[in-house]
Amino acid sequence: MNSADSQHPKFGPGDEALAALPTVYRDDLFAGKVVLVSGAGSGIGKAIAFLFARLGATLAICGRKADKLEDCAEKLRALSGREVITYPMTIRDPEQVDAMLSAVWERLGGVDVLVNNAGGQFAAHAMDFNVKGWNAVIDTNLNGSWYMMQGAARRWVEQGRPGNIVNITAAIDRGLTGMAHTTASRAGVIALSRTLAIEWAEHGIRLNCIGAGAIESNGFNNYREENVSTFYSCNPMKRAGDVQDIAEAVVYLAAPSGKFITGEVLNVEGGMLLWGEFWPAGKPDYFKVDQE
Ligand SMILES: CCC/C=C/C(=O)SCCNC(=O)CCNC(=O)[C@H](O)C(C)(C)COP(=O)([O-])OP(=O)([O-])OC[C@H]1O[C@@H](n2cnc3c(N)ncnc32)[C@H](O)[C@@H]1OP(=O)([O-])[O-]
Ligand SMILES: NC(=O)C1=CN([C@@H]2O[C@H](COP(=O)(O)OP(=O)(O)OC[C@H]3O[C@@H](n4cnc5c(N)ncnc54)[C@H](OP(=O)(O)O)[C@@H]3O)[C@@H](O)[C@H]2O)C=CC1
Repeated sequence: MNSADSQHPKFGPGDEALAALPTVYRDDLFAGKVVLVSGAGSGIGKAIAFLFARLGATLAICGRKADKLEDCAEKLRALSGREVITYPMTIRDPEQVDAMLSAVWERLGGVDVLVNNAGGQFAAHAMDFNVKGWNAVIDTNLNGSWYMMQGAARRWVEQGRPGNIVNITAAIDRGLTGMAHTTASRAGVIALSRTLAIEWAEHGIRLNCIGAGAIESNGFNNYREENVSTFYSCNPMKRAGDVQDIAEAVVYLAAPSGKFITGEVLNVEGGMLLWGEFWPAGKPDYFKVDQE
């Protein structure tokens, strides 16, 4: 996405609006802290990076596309006046994850908060998945998040400093039709985080997940137009959330407000887990109720 597009995205706020979104947090909350956000070149990850920058943090951001990252970094530098490191890489490759983490640790002396936001899926009915597609989603969301978590934790333990991880997952407790692969991968991340919250507590490492519902972002471009409408009616609030809903939830968990919270899932989904229909791959005939 070039900078003109990032001012006027089809879904979600442009960069200028993003930088000015209201926040409940005080502007020095993360002063002196370093935050690493994956997938920060767009959408939710960019909003998370913007909010941490506004709260005084130094940012490191990674993702696959260098131009998106650099564009975001430029805005972050303007916003905060601080250094921002960009590192193009894929979280699917453990060697690239390791090289990125080493570079960030070397340049910034360490990281206080890791936000595992990079990820995604395509919408399709499970019967239609092929092996490559299944593996792409599991490898990105589950394996990629794991490489990041283990790499950060090892460095924190080596340095003898505490750590904090927030994983962006999805609101999966009722299942998500058209996204079976993602539910499997996100359930894996949630279960992993619960276990690691126990294993790594002795090192002062907290891990939590956000269970995102439909959040209006750049990511909506990945879906067919006729199915996107379902994202705005899939919960009792009958609207999509905004990227700041997720960014503020991440800050809540990462800041001292979350200091007694670990292994938890904070669902930010407008009540989607209670009521609503979500059909990202279209509504199957079986579920169409005859209205006559
Ligand atoms: C409440 C929850 C709401 C959630 C909303 C959001 O998350 S919004 C955020 C949304 N944002 C995102 O999701 C962004 C990130 N998402 C992505 O990067 C991709 O969706 C990815 C996760 C599959 C990675 O893919 P990649 O880097 O490997 O790229 P690749 O393109 O090469 O795909 C590999 C294989 O996957 C398969 N396949 C792919 N597309 C389709 C399809 N439409 N149909 C069927 N199959 C599909 C296919 O097998 C393909 O191989 P092929 O047949 O082409 O040789
Ligand atoms: N929007 C929503 O309603 C929901 C979103 N989510 C999740 O929230 C996260 C952010 O999504 P959103 O902002 O909406 O959509 P985007 O598509 O804008 O964000 C996905 C980000 O992940 C990065 N990414 C994807 N694959 C990789 C990879 N292999 N290695 C490194 N970076 C990668 C992308 O960057 P690049 O293309 O440069 O690699 C991109 O910046 C995703 O994990 C998404 O699945 C979960 C539930 C709901």
